[in-house]
Amino acid sequence: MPTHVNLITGNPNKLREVKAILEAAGIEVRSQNIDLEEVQGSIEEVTESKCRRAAEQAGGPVLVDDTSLCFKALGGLPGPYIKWFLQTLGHEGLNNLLAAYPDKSAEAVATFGYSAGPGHKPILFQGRCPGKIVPARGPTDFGWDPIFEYEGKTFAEMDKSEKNKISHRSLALQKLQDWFKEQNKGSE
Ligand SMILES: O=c1[nH]c(=O)c2ncn([C@@H]3O[C@H](COP(=O)(O)OP(=O)(O)OP(=O)(O)O)[C@@H](O)[C@H]3O)c2[nH]1
Ligand SMILES: [Mg+2]
Repeated sequence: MPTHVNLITGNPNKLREVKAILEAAGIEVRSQNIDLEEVQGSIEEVTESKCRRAAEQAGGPVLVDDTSLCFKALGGLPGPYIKWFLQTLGHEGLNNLLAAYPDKSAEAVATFGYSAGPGHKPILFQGRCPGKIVPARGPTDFGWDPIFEYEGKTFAEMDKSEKNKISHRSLALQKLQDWFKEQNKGSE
């Protein structure tokens, strides 16, 4: 296990969740807010490119998190473009996108990219949480949390610790930790 990671993000809510999950496992989370250009493409292509740029700009090992929200009826869109859809349409507009479809199911997808430094190929760790899109319920302090329902509650209605146990982000970070452990075994 490394003693710390350097999470490159401009999103304080992500940083809070990643800290809560990883610091409980003894990994210190440092962070730099570097504005990274984000390309278009598949979820994996977007995260890999973001991670490469982050490593180049930070000049060392980095961790990035790119988060997607995928609507089943829309073939996985908005996917990695959810940030712009959310900013432009808001919670109500995102619900309206699905008005024509009976299927409101969706997946929250966290894709973390870890790079050992500039020029090193990013390794991806993905967590997917199934849910459905509903009219907003609960506090509005983090993104689309109020419109994503998982087992009867929106993410926004959950305690932070409850969300962190089952979320897309915690599933992805579990895979990252398993990989760190495997790496350690190899170097013992
Ligand atoms: O309700 C939410 N619950 C979550 O668990 C969650 N994780 C991310 N988001 C939002 O989804 C978009 C992803 O875009 P994104 O991955 O590019 O993030 P970002 O640009 O905010 O930060 P970063 O790219 O600097 O790390 C942004 O609008 C984020 O606010 C979430 N909303
Ligand atoms: Mg971003």
